[in-house]
Amino acid sequence: MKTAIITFIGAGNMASSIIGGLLAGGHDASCIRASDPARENLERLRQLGDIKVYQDNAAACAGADVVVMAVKPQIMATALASISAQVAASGSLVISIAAGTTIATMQSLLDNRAPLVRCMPNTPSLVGAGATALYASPEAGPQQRKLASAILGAVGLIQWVPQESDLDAITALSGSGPAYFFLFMEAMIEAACAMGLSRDCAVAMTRQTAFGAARMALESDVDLRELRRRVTSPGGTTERAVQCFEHEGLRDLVAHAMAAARERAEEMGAPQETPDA
Ligand SMILES: NC(=O)C1=CN([C@@H]2O[C@H](COP(=O)(O)OP(=O)(O)OC[C@H]3O[C@@H](n4cnc5c(N)ncnc54)[C@H](OP(=O)(O)O)[C@@H]3O)[C@@H](O)[C@H]2O)C=CC1
Ligand SMILES: O=C(O)[C@@H]1CCC=N1
Repeated sequence: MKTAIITFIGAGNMASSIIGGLLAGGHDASCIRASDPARENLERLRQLGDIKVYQDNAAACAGADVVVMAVKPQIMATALASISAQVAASGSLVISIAAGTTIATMQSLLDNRAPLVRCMPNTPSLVGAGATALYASPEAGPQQRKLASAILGAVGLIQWVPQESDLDAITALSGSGPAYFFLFMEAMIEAACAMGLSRDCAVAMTRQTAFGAARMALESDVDLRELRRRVTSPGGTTERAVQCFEHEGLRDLVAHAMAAARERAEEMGAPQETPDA
């Protein structure tokens, strides 16, 4: 597996996160390729390791075991058109990380019943702490599912989901999720600064608190509610703050925001036109 030839189409944030994780996990750098029209994006990726870079998508796919589509959903049609012949010739497994874009859409753009894996990772893959959900087209066999598991499993937790539509909910949960936590942390830092703490102090204490809470959530043998109860002394400060969150509708707000994210993923899954050759 560590010598499988893996080509990334698109050298942006997510390609960088997954490649960083693969390299940290010992994947042979010379077997990792990335293709992107922008030379500066490729140069940024080369700072992660001695990977091969291309500005020609088809050339990057020659002989690849796996092609990871890491472009924005809006340009998926153009990007798939640029590699379809090469992918068919090499028999590569195509894995898409794009939000929304469905397997049916990708198969129609590849112009065959290609085996495909659609997945939804997240940016913590960069530090080996990703959470990725995967769904395979019926054409993908056990070996191809195993390969996809190995690649995304190298950068964090993986979870196969039983139906493709689950990926839209996963996008709203763990795909976008890191941004929700960062936003909450930003808000805590702003509030702490408004209370007179220095920014450096507020940032350091907020980061460590988030890290500590996440570690406890992962490692403790009790559930989140019990962990929260243990912080909340009766009649104390946490109780006052939590009452404020509950009375002002935090849960409804979170549900509303996640529904909006899922709806956007569904919109992005609407069929795309095949670009003119
Ligand atoms: N960011 C995230 O947290 C997550 C993103 N995703 C999905 O990952 C995908 C990529 O997102 P992200 O990495 O954030 O986006 P980025 O914009 O950072 O990366 C996309 C890259 O593709 C390049 N590109 C544009 N056109 C082409 C082309 N024709 N061929 C090859 N490369 C091209 C872009 O270049 P240029 O910038 O010059 O246009 C850019 O470098 C999206 O589909 C998104 O839905 C999934 C999970 C989480
Ligand atoms: O915001 C987006 O559309 C992508 C998908 C999940 C995270 N980032």
